[in-house]
Amino acid sequence: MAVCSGFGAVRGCLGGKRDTGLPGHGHPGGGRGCGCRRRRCRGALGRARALRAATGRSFKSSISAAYGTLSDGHGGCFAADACGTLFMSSQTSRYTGAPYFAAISALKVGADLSHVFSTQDAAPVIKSYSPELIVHPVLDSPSAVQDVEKWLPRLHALVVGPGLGRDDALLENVKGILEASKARGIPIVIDADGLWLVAQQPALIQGYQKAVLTPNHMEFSRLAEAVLGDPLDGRDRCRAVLSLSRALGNVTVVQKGEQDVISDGEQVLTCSQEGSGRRCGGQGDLLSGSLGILAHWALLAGPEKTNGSGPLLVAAFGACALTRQCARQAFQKHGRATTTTDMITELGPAFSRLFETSAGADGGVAPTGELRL
Ligand SMILES: NC(=O)C1=CN([C@@H]2O[C@H](COP(=O)(O)OP(=O)(O)OC[C@H]3O[C@@H](n4cnc5c(N)ncnc54)[C@H](O)[C@@H]3O)[C@@H](O)[C@H]2O)[C@@H](O)CC1
Ligand SMILES: Nc1ncnc2c1ncn2[C@@H]1O[C@H](COP(=O)(O)OP(=O)(O)OP(=O)(O)O)[C@@H](O)[C@H]1O
Repeated sequence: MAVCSGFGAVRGCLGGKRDTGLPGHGHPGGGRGCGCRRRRCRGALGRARALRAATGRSFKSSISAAYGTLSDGHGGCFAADACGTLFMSSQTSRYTGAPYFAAISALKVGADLSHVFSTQDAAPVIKSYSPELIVHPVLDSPSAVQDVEKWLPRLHALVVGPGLGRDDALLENVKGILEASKARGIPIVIDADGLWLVAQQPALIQGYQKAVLTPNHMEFSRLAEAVLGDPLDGRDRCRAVLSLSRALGNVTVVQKGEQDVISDGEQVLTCSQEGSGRRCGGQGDLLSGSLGILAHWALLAGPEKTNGSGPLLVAAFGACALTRQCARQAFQKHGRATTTTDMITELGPAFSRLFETSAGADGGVAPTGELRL
């Protein structure tokens, strides 16, 4: 209860969208590029001009194509393996909601199976929320790394961080799991306390281009300070996200906020899909869980199917659009009372409206965003 009321007090913000603390929701530098004269930047600007108008449409088709490689076209997956299995990590019984939200979101987007690796005390709590999740009570065991490693050959993506906590011994185990997963080339989404760990030790993820970081405003400042030596507060968000991604060796970064800003160090996109003014604790977990499975699909589909853009950029854009569409649909029904559980109920219809239905037909909507750099 304390957690819920705490989030309500700090985060509930009906009707008045929360100030991210960063000026430039309208992106003061948007469209003008970052002013950098390096060749890579000029190339990116050229692509921006050519592609900007078509972002929403092309990303819709990219996600549909990535999804289409794995589905029978009717929302069902034809190959158990291809639909993906996810690994989530969570720690204490304090934050059991977060891994549940992420893991169930992955299932509802289309994963076959969703595994949660948690501490012993958190496992029965998480399991009691849902018979659909497979929960392993191993994360605080002395053999945690080996216990999880055994499962890695069967997992297609990892989501690390929601509800993880910041206990040193546990984070040591998570480091070992990250190293083992990188060695296998598994895509890794890092959120929440996983970002805390990366801010302490950026080398953990440096140069691993199958990683996606999903920081909120606060988490982004910590990362920017750790990696660039500057929290980058109050500057052009597009440039800040591009800089962080490049400094990490083209790790994809999604800075969440009133608009979500996404970069893989080559391109910068914003997702401005209409969401809701309600920011309830847990919607970031819905985003990271969905992104885990979209990342797996997009990497399988490859750049030919994602219109030449980086697959993880496409996956991140898709997950942001999906989260916001869920927020919108849930808010239309529940208004002020909307919670993440209501958003999760909307995952199926929102996915279908965004990626399986033509815009304008039967309620189909186009993902809304812009290529910025
Ligand atoms: N039901 C649950 O079990 C939930 C648990 N959660 C977990 O709770 C743990 C702590 O997460 P915190 O997010 O509190 O992390 P932090 O301890 O890093 O706190 C971040 C702080 O920044 C604030 N903040 C975030 N975005 C902001 C913005 N745009 N402008 C100004 N302030 C902003 C937050 O409200 C919070 O007070 C994580 O493990 C997380 O996964 C959350 O995922 C939410 C739901
Ligand atoms: N100011 C805002 N206005 C509208 N939508 C927002 C705003 N801030 C965040 N969102 C939406 O909520 C999603 C999650 O971002 P948020 O900042 O809530 O993450 P978080 O703090 O990590 O979440 P969690 O509470 O699960 O930890 C974003 O992708 C975006 O769609």
